[in-house]
Amino acid sequence: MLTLTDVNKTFFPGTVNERRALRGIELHLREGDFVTVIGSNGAGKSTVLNVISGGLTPDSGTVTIDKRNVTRLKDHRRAALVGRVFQDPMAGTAPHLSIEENMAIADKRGATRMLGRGVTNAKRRRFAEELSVLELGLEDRLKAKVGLLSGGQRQALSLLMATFSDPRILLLDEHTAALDPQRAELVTRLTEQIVTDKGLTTLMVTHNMEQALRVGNRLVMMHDGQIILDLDEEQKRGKTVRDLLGEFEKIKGATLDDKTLLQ
Ligand SMILES: Nc1ncnc2c1ncn2[C@@H]1O[C@H](COP(=O)(O)OP(=O)(O)OP(=O)(O)O)[C@@H](O)[C@H]1O
Repeated sequence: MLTLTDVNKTFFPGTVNERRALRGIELHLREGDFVTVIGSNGAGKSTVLNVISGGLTPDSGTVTIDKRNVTRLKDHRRAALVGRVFQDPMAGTAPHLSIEENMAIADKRGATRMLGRGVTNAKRRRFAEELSVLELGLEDRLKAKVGLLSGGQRQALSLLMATFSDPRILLLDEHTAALDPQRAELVTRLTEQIVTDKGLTTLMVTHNMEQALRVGNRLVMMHDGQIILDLDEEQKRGKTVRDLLGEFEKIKGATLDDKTLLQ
């Protein structure tokens, strides 16, 4: 349902700052795939997500969603197809608006109507029902300003809002990295629950290799703009972080310590 074919992206070409961020990326996701993406700093993980969301246009290659070539479709025109949660809990929500106003905006994402944050009683009931899934008590705080929520609560809300309009693809860009371990664990659990309940096709970037092994049905490792390892559910079962580092060393002939990937 999502296919990247020979996708290349170079920043500042022909200058001293030239950086080949993506080199011939080939990636095919089946409906309902939940893929975790790991890789060293600067490997190209965020650039892949940006190419899928439409924030960046590749220099060459194609991106198709449901067989539709969206390579040159701008991000706002892809909004109904792609949901995204960023690392920064501040990024996905508007702090000065209430929970229900934020949800009303998310509800209209990708629609042709004007954006609006008007909330009818019927909507309010639906929002409360959706929020109750999070088990954070937010359904009783619909009128609270989002800026007053904790980082974990905001990320949980961002996650819910990103999946509101049933996007074809959900992109998670280190969305638990800025949270303390307990809240990161909570948001990871909610992610698994929402992705499973809605059957969402998902790409999740993480620096946490243990999480990458545990979550989802497939694991992709990137390095220097390329996909260097792609493990299916069976191949990743029983693997440890040490095994992953070993695979990396074998493939790249490089030695790497835990920190490089985990940072
Ligand atoms: N907008 C940009 N302008 C210039 N160079 C960029 C831009 N975005 C990314 N790059 C460069 O492209 C390469 C890949 O970056 P990218 O952010 O995709 O890596 P990443 O795997 O997400 O890294 P990290 O784990 O550090 O976030 C890096 O060398 C980065 O400096």
